[in-house]
Amino acid sequence: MTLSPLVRFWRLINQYKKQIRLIYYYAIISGVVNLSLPLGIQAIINYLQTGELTTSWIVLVVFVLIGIAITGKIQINQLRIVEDIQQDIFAKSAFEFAYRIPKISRVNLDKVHAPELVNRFFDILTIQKGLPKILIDFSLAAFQIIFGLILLTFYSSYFIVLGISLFLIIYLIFKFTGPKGLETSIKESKYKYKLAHWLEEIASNTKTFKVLRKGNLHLQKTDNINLQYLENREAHFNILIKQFVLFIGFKVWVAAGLLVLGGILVFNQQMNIGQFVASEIIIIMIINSVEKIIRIVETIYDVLTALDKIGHVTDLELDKDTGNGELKDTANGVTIELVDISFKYPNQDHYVFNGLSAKIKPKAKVWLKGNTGKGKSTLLNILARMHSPEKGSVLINNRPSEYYSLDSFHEQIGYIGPNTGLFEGTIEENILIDRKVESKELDLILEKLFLKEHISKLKNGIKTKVDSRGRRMPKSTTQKIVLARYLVNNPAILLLEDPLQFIDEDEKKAIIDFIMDENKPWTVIVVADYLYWANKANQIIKL
Ligand SMILES: Nc1ncnc2c1ncn2[C@@H]1O[C@H](COP(=O)(O)OP(=O)(O)OP(=O)(O)O)[C@@H](O)[C@H]1O
Repeated sequence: MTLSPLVRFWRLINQYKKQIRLIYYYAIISGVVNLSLPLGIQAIINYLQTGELTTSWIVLVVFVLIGIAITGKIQINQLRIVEDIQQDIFAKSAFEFAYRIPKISRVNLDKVHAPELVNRFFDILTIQKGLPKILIDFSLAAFQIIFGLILLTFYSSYFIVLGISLFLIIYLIFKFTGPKGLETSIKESKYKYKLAHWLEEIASNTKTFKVLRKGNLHLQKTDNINLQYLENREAHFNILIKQFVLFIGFKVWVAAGLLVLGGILVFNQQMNIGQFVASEIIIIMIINSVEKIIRIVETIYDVLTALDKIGHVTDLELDKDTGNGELKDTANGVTIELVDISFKYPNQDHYVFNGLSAKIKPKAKVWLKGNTGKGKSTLLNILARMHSPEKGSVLINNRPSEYYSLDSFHEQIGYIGPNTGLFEGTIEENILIDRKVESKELDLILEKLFLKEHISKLKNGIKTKVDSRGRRMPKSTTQKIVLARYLVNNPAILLLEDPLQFIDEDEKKAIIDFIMDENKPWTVIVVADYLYWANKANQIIKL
């Protein structure tokens, strides 16, 4: 279900009800105190007309100055509250992204390019920047208009008619241009993300575009997306201009109405000159506030659009975890049974499997073979519970794998797919991922994977930092570190796809001997072209 940006905004605001209430109280006080300026000036003029420098005059001047100082202090308080909200939104969103991204269900992740999703995080900044304007400036301007109008009605009841027409016009302008403004803003932002994604694609294929520099594909594609972006931005700008023109017309109408009315009232001696000056100041305040609201409208669109964009990430369905069983006591291995499994990808017509069955004994070492496209990777994904079969089930120790909670199940799985790599951090972090492992055990694995000597030669040993995806590291070392990650905790099931491709022959054979050792408690299901795996396997499954 996709929520409307307004609902999202409402939900966001709801989290900070208390703070926002306080901001509004301050805005109300500010709105009232601000009126001390025109009222004070009205009285000052009246005193000045008498031509005497009286104590009352001095008291009034002080009164006006205190009013100005109080509103300043109130603004500082409001800024503090909004700053706290901004910091909170940033921190909460950071955790929401970090928590959710690894848990997004595989079906949803298949549809998107996960690193690209993260670009939407930057829209948090748009929300952060927009909030003070919406919460402080908007509320202050709105209260200023309301109180100004109320005060004007004391001068003459005709001002009531003007006040009501003012609200009606603002409402109509928003009602008729608001939805279109939001729609164009969302479209504009869609192409902004498309462009950022394409630039990231160029960045991750620099070698291709460097070597084939003569072709201009990267520029052509940039140009195409740019054009679409500009087209939609122009459409959005036109709506903003339309709103602006309507607002200006409205401003002229209000100014004319208020000024003419004020003049007539003075001529008819229903108002003295002090009251006239005061009402003019109030009118200028109202007009300025209307102007402020016009300018904030653009920010409102930006914030609503940002919420919509972030929603694209936070709405993605997470892995379903209904089981609460624990997969434990695996020292003697686990049994795996595929029972009549059927599976097809959501966007495909054909079944990858239709009634696949197989039995795998505890501690089995299985070589999974099949021509390209037969579903080897898909089967490993199903076994790792990243995909769920449409029909049939996978039994682990005679229970459907969904019986086990995902946490407990994944603790017992070592899964290496084609994209499993390193993240930016130390070698230790990349291997342990926050798990506690006895140093003896870690040492043994490092030794078996021919990593121990290599690591000991590094200046910072296992604390050495590696780049994202092991950029400046030999591919063989990267593969060994990844493998170490999944061997250190003695998992019950190892699901491996080409895990040793880049490792030298001698080392590769020794590592395969270690992984495929029949005495090891783990079950191995491996997909790899290198035939030594097959030689060491005690079961072959052909798809
Ligand atoms: N995420 C996906 N969405 C849609 N179809 C997919 C997806 N992943 C794989 N497929 C399709 O499912 C079928 C099985 O793919 P899979 O990658 O599991 O086969 P494979 O035996 O591992 O192939 P290869 O040996 O080439 O890696 C193929 O037809 C493939 O195009």
